Amino acid sequence: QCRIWSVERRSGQPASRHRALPLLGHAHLLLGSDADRMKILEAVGREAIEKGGVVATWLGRSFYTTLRCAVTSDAAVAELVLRRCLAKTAVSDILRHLCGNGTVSAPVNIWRLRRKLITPMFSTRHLRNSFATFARKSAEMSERMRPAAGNGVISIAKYLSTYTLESVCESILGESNEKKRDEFLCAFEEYCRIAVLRMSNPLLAVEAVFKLHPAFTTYYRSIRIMWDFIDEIINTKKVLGKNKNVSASEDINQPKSFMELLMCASGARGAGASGCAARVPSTTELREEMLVLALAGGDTSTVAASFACCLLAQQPHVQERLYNELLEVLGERKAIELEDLTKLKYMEAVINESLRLYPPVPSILRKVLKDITLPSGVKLLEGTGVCINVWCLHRNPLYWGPDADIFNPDRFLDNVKHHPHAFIPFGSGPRNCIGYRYAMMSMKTVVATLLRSYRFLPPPTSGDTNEIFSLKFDIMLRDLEGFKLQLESRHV
Ligand code: HEM
Repeated sequence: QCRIWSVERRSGQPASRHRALPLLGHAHLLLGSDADRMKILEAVGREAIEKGGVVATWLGRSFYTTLRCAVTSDAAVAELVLRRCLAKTAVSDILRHLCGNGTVSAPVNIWRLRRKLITPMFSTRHLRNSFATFARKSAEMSERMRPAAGNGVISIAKYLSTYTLESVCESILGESNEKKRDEFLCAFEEYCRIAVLRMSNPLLAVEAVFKLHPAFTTYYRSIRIMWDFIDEIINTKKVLGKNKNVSASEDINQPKSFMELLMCASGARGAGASGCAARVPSTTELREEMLVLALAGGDTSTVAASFACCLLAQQPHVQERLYNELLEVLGERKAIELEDLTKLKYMEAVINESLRLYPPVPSILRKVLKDITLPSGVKLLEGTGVCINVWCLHRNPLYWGPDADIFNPDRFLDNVKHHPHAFIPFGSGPRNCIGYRYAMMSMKTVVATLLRSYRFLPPPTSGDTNEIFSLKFDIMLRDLEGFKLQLESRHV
C-alpha cells in the first residue's frame, strides 16, 4: 500500500474515496453488472469534478507494478491526453484477438501506417457513395416498420441495428448476400457479448483462465466465422478485379465499397485515378481493417440513433420543431437527398445534444508513455492509464451550466462558445474517430427518413421513476430496457 500512496504523493492526484481492496484496488468495483458499472463510472467521474478534474484509482497490482488509472472529467486534461497519449490500454488487447493490428487496437507505430491506409476511404467523394446506401436502406427500413405503427411498444434499436449493419455490410464490406451476411452478423454479436465479459473481468482477460470458461469455444469460433467471411469476399473481389478490364475513367463513377477502395490499391484498377491509398495492403491488413470498421461503425451508430429517437419521443415539442424543419427543407418529398443534410441545422443540434447527454462511448482509455505535468501541477506518470470520463465531461456544469443534465438542443444553435474539448463523443486529436462524418450522415439520414413518416411516442409510463433510460455500460452505453417507444403514422 505504501508504494501506492507514495506514487499518489508524487503525482499529486487526490485518491478516490471509493474503497480499494488489497491487491485488487478499485478493480472489484468493475465486477458488478453492466448497470452497476455505469453507476461507478458516473460516481468516480463526479468525484473527479469535485476534486479539481482528476482522481487517482488503481486496478490491481503484481510484484512489480501497480495498474494505476487516473480518471478525469476535465476538458483541458482530456485535450492534453488525447493529443499526447496515443497508446491504448490493455483493455484493447481483447479487440486484438479479432482485429489484430487494425487501426482501433494497434500499437502506436503500426497504427500510424494503418490510419494512413484507411484515411482516403473517408473522403467526401467516397462518403457520397455511402450516403446512397443510407438513403436506400433507411427507406427500406421505414417500410418494414409500417406494421409496427399504432401497434404498441417496439424496440427501435432492433430496427436501427438492422439498418446500420446492412449499411455497413454494403458500403464498407461490399457484401449483399443476405444468408452469408446473417451468419457474419450472428458471429459478430456472439463475439461482442463475450468480448465484453472479458473486458470487464480482469480474470477472464487471462487466456489460461478463459480457456476454462464455457464461452471459450464460441469466442474463437465466432472469430473464425468472421475471418472466413471477410477472406471469402477478399478472394472473390481479387478474382473479379483480375478478370475485369475496366478503364480508370469508368471506375471513378462507379460506387465502391470501402473494401474495394482498399483493394484497388493493388494496381489492378489504377490507384491514382480512383483516389485509393498508394500502398498495397495484404490480405491480413484488409481483413483487420474491415473488421475494425464493422466493429467500430456498427453498434456505435445504432446506439446513438436509438438514444436520439427515444429522446424525441419524450420531447414532443423538439420532435415537432424538427419535423417542421424537415418539411421546410424537403417540401413534399419523402426521400432524403445528400444536399438536404447540411440544411438540417436543428437536426444536427438534436443529434449533438443527444450525443452529449448519452455518448455511446462514455469513457476513452489511453496510456501515458512519458510523464505529463498538467497546468494544475498534477502529474500523469509514465505507465498510468487515463480514463477520460466522457459521460461526466459532457455533463460537467463548469462547461454546460447548472442545467447540464437537461436535454436542450438549442445549446448547439446558440452562438455561445463551449470549451472545444467539453464535447468529444468522437474523441479528439490524432486518434479520434475516423468515421464521424460517416456516422453523422448515417444518423441524420435515418432519423430524418423515420420522422418524415412516423411520430415517435414514449412507451406507457412504467413505475414511478423520472429517468428516461435505465443505463448500462458494457463495451458501450446502452438502455437496459432496449430503447422502447411507440410509432404513429403521419398521414401526409
Ligand atoms: C455515433 C457513432 C460513433 C461514435 C460515438 C464513435 C466514437 C469513437 C470514439 C470515441 C473513438 C476514439 C477512441 C479513442 O480515442 O480511443 C473512435 C475511434 C474510431 N472509430 Fe468511431 N465512433 C462512431 C462511429 C464510427 C464509424 C461509423 C466508423 C467507421 C465506419 C468508426 C470508426 C472508428 C475507428 C476506425 C476508430 C479508431 C481510430 C484510430 O484509432 O485511429 N467509428 N470512435
